[in-house]
Amino acid sequence: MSASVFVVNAGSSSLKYQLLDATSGQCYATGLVDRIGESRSTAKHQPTDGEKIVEDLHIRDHEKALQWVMDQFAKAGPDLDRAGLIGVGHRVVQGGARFDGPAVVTDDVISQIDELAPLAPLHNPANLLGIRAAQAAFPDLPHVAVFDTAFHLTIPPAAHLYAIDRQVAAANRIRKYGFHGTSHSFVSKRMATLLDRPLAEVNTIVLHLGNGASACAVRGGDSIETSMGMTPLAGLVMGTRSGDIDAGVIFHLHHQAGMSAAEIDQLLNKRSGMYGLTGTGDMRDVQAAADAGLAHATAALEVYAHRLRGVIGSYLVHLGRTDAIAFTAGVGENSPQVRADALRDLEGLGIVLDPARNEGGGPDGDAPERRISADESAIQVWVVPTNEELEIARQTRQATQA
Ligand SMILES: Nc1ncnc2c1ncn2[C@@H]1O[C@H](COP(=O)(O)OP(=O)(O)O)[C@@H](O)[C@H]1O
Ligand SMILES: CC(=O)OP(=O)(O)O
Ligand SMILES: [Mg+2]
Repeated sequence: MSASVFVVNAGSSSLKYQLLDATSGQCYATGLVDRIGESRSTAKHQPTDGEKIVEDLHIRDHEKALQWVMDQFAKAGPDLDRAGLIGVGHRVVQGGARFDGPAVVTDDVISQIDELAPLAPLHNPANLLGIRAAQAAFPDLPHVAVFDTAFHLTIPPAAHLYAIDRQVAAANRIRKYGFHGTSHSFVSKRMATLLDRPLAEVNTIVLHLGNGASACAVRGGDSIETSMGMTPLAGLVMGTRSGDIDAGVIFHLHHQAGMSAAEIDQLLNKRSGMYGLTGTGDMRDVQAAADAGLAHATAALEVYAHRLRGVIGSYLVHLGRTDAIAFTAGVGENSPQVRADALRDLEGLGIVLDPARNEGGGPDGDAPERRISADESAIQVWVVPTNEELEIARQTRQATQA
């Protein structure tokens, strides 16, 4: 092992981690502590070369969660003292207009992340809990914050300004920030490599379709437009988030239905999207329900695809010339149906899917990374698995060497 990085992705009640080599990408261990602070937490530690450990126990806070993790490394390996650790990388969701790249964590960086918390109340406080707990666990290593928003700071004002009162917007730092930048950056770079062309010459539409979902138009390595906004609630239909809705719906729910701001927040973030339309946010279950003939599941898939097609069409125009469309994350990588629905009948725009390749039956089989467009398609379509942890590890190495 050499140049390994411990990557932390802390949510409000969960902590995911991975130990991996920043150069080769080889993963040595992964794990997750879920339902932190509840009466029963679930904790899993999986060494790549060893037995998985799963325990149900009460874990009070993020610090206790990381203590559990350190105990598992000591018991089940791999040996952290021999891992050649060079740093700890942290996913931080909101870096505002301030952070355009990774930042070595200092007291000043911590206070700036804290100061940005009003722009991401669900995410930044949790990310800080992860940073503090990891600093306690790894006091001698550099810690690096890698921001979801950083990649999108190249988006021009025409795309990042909202058409509202300038002064109100400025006073409240309201603008489009965009998220999933680590994934969009990783996939767009990989796409250029797969096309065997310099990144600066390649224009790609990246479709990151997981529980959270966003699209990004990347011109020559720069994000020029993305579908999430000031918060990760905007844009595409997601597992439990609505994506774009008329802002007037919020006033209607408040004035006519008597819902509070907190209730509307909860509705749009946790009980909308595929979950709101079908009762499940898991795309596999929605597809199974549609296959079983449930009309509302079929309708939900149509809403999902319709929104996606609108964004793809818009980005084809914004890019002017598009070389490739890349599908990534849980749904993008694993659902031939979503990919087919998103790109149906677009021959006139130079986009032709190969049905067998899409289903995993072409010459590359179901290789996780493969071209799924037909040979005659002017715009190539690919499945490109994302690896946010590897990108965070690379940026951590880059920041600690700078
Ligand atoms: N074979 C599959 N077909 C359709 N959807 C899938 C498949 N495998 C995973 N998914 C979906 O991927 C989503 C999770 O994506 P992921 O990128 O892991 O999410 P997260 O945003 O939590 O990182 C879930 O909705 C899940 O249903
Ligand atoms: C920012 C965001 O939406 O992240 P996730 O997809 O992990 O929920
Ligand atoms: Mg994800």
